[in-house]
Amino acid sequence: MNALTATSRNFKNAAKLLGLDSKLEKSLLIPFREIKVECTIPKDDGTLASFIGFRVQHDNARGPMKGGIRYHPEVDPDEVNALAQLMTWKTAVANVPYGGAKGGIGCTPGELSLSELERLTRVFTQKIHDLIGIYIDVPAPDMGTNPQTMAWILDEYSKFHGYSPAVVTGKPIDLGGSLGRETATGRGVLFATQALLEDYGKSISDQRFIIQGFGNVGSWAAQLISEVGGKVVAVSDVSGAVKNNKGLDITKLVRYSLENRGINGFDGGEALDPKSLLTEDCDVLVPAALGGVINRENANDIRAKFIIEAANHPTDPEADEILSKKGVVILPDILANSGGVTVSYFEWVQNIQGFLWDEEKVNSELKIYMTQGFKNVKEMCRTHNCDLRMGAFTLGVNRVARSTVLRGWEA
Ligand SMILES: NC(=O)C1=CN([C@@H]2O[C@H](COP(=O)(O)OP(=O)(O)OC[C@H]3O[C@@H](n4cnc5c(N)ncnc54)[C@H](OP(=O)(O)O)[C@@H]3O)[C@@H](O)[C@H]2O)C=CC1
Ligand SMILES: O=C(O)CCC(=O)C(=O)O
Repeated sequence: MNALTATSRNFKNAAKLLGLDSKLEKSLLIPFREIKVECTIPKDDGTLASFIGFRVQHDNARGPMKGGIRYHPEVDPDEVNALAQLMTWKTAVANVPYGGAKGGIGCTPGELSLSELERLTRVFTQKIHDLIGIYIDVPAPDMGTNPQTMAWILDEYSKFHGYSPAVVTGKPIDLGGSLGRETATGRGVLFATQALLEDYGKSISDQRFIIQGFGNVGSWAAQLISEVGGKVVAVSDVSGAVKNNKGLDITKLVRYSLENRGINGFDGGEALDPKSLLTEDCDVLVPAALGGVINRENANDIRAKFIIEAANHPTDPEADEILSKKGVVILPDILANSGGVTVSYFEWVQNIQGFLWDEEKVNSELKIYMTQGFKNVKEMCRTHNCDLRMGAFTLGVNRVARSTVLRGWEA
C-alpha cells in the first residue's frame, strides 16, 4: 500500500476515535507547504546530473516544523508527504514543541563521491534556504544522510542568514551537535522496548531479537540491546543478512560492517537470504530500514511476538490487521523511534541557550521522555480501547488538534 494512503488511513481512524470535527480533520491532513526543487550539479567527470529534491512541511501548530532529510533512490513525493505527516504526530507523541516536516532527494548516495554529495546538498540548501529556519523548519539526518550532510546545510544556510547552528540538528559535535544524538534513535528504541516488555512481565535479556537494517538506527539498537543482555540472532542490510542462533557478536559485526561497507561476508554466523529475515524465528522483530516491508504478503509468516518499529511506517495497515489477529504486539514508529527527534530537540535547546549538556544528562532525559511517552500512549489505549498504534495516533492527533483550535484555525 502507498505510504501516504497507509499513514492517512491511520490518521483517519484516530480522528474517528477522537470524534474530530470533519473540517478540522481535513485541515490537519493537508500539508502546510510542499516544496519540489530541481538540483543540477557538475559531476566529478565534468558532466551534469539533475536530481529532484523535496521538503514537505506538514504542520506547525505546536512549533517549528521538524524532520529528517533522506537521500535514497526511492524518494518520491507521496512518501515524503507521509513521512512529514508522521513527524507531526511523532513530535506530539514525544511532547517536544515542534510540528512535522520531511525532505529527501531521489539519488543513490553510494554512487556519488563525497564532493558530489556536498555539491548536491549545497544546491538543495540554496533552493530551500528561505523556507527553513530556526523557528520555521529544522532539518536533521535520515536514511542516506549524516552529520556531515547537516554540516554542509548549516554552512550553506549561514551564507544567507548568518551563522545559525540551530537551523539543523544531528550536526557534528564540533559544530554544536549534541552528545548522544548519534545513538539517540537506537537508545530510544531500547528504552521504549524496555517499557513495552516490562508491561508484559518480560525483560530484554529473555528475548531473541532480529533487526532489519544496520545503519545508524539498526546498528545502535543492536549494540544497546546486546549490552543489556538481549540476544540479537539475525541482522540484515542491503549487502546481505547473517544469523547466529546463539547470538551475534555485535561489537565484532559493527567493526566488520564499517571496514567492509556492509555485513555481507561476516563469519560470526551463517549467511541468510535477506528476504527471509523478517519471517525467521525470534521473539522481537525490529525493522530499522525502509517503509512498507511488513505487508499482506509476509504478515502471516511473521513469527515474532513483538514488533518494534524503529523504521518509519514499516508495517502497512493490512499487515496490522493480520498481525493483530495473530496476537502480535506492535510498538508503533511514532513512539518507538521518537528518541531521535527528542534528542534533536535537546540539541536545538542547547544551541539556542549556548550551553552544552553532558551525555549522561542527554541520555537520562531521553529515558524520561520515552518512558512518559509509553505511559501516555497506554493511557490513550485504555481510554479508546485500542491497540498501541491507535493509542499513539490518538495521543499525537489530539495534541495537534488542541493546539490548532487554540490558535484559531477557522481564520
Ligand atoms: N536517523 C534517525 O535519527 C532516525 C531514523 N529513523 C528511521 O529509521 C530507518 C533507518 O534510518 P537510518 O538508520 O538513519 O538510515 P541509514 O542510512 O543510516 O541506514 C539504513 C540501513 O538500512 C539498510 N537498508 C536499506 N535498504 C534495505 C533493505 N531493503 N533491506 C535491508 N536493509 C536495508 C541500509 O543498508 P546499506 O547500509 O547496506 O545501504 C542501512 O544499513 C528509516 O526508516 C528512518 O526514517 C527514524 C527516526 C530517526
Ligand atoms: O531528528 C529529527 O529532527 C528528525 C528525525 C526523523 O527524521 C524521524 O524521526 O523520522
